[in-house]
Amino acid sequence: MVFAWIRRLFKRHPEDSEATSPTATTKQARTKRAHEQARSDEIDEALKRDRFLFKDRKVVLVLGQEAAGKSTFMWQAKKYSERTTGVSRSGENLHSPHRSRPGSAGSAGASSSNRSKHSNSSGTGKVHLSRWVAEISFAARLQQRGTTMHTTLVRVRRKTGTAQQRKWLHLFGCAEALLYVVDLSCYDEWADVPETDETMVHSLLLSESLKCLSTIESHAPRDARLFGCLRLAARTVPHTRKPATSPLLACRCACLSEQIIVLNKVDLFRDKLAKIPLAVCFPEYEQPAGDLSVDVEVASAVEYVAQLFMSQVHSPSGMPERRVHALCMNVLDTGQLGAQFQMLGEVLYQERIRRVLAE
Ligand SMILES: Nc1nc2c(ncn2[C@@H]2O[C@H](COP(=O)(O)OP(=O)(O)OP(=O)(O)O)[C@@H](O)[C@H]2O)c(=O)[nH]1
Repeated sequence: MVFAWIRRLFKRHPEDSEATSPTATTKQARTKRAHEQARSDEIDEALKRDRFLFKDRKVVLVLGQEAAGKSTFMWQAKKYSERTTGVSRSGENLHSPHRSRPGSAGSAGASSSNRSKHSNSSGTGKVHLSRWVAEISFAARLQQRGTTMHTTLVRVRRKTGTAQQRKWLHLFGCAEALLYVVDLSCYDEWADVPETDETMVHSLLLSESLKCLSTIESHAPRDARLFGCLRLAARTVPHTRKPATSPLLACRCACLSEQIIVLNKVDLFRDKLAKIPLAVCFPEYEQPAGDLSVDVEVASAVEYVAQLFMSQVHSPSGMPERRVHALCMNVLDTGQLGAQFQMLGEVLYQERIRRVLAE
């Protein structure tokens, strides 16, 4: 009796009946669609401006799997450039990746408000791309050449959404190089990736990153301006099977002749190798025999992974020969980064010389 009365009470509750009614569902769907449309329109507007600002600019497109360290790499490149040139670009539209980490919510909020404030202009008076794209000016001092190499590193922010990221694709056709960041330490992690619309396949995350790079590579030059997005439905770690969802971005830029593969998180890779040998996940890997030092083991494993990624890069017929370079780093180790950034500057410098000679 009491239960029947309670049930009736809940049934009659006006909010409850509205929430479950079909009209409420339609209303919600309509609001969601309107919100998405508004976002899409906002992005289209931003894109118009970005298209203008991108004209004749020298940019390096930064891509890579989720949490590979793209933002950290760009942040460190920014700091290095500021040291190199002595110019502090306070208004650049890249926020510190460290600030957005859990536990520092206060500073993350401050950072986002600063970002929107500075996304259009900076202390240096330079006009920046929209808030959907992160960009930093990169400058590397080339000691032997007695000159400084300048370019801009760009990446489409993850919050833009995979479908919307495609909209920037045609801008990246003009990039002078592609920089692909790989998280070395994820070699023993697994991902459930969609194989077809309905089926999922359980695959090693590093292999997926490899496949992603090969997707970029395998497209014909006329498809150079297309963007492909692959969403990892779930990322799972063996043993714990803990899911963590996020998108993985891939881009097809077949016209780019310079490709730089950044093998990142070598510090974590080194620690992990002592516990889980690379051959456990990649049985084709032949570990060097004998009683070797940890450094040699790590170098050999890094070399193997570098070869795997570099072998994905092919020169499409009729296109200039594509050059690929691998940089192994720990982007948190500021002490070692100077040499790596100089190497990056040198690669880009040589590419510019080649382009000038080819014209
Ligand atoms: N130990 C170590 N941690 C790193 C390294 N590089 C990046 N990280 C950490 O990895 C995490 C993810 O780095 P992000 O730079 O945010 O990665 P991202 O590729 O920009 O991530 P998304 O925007 O999600 O695609 C951060 O907590 C970084 O501090 C590294 O070389 N070594």
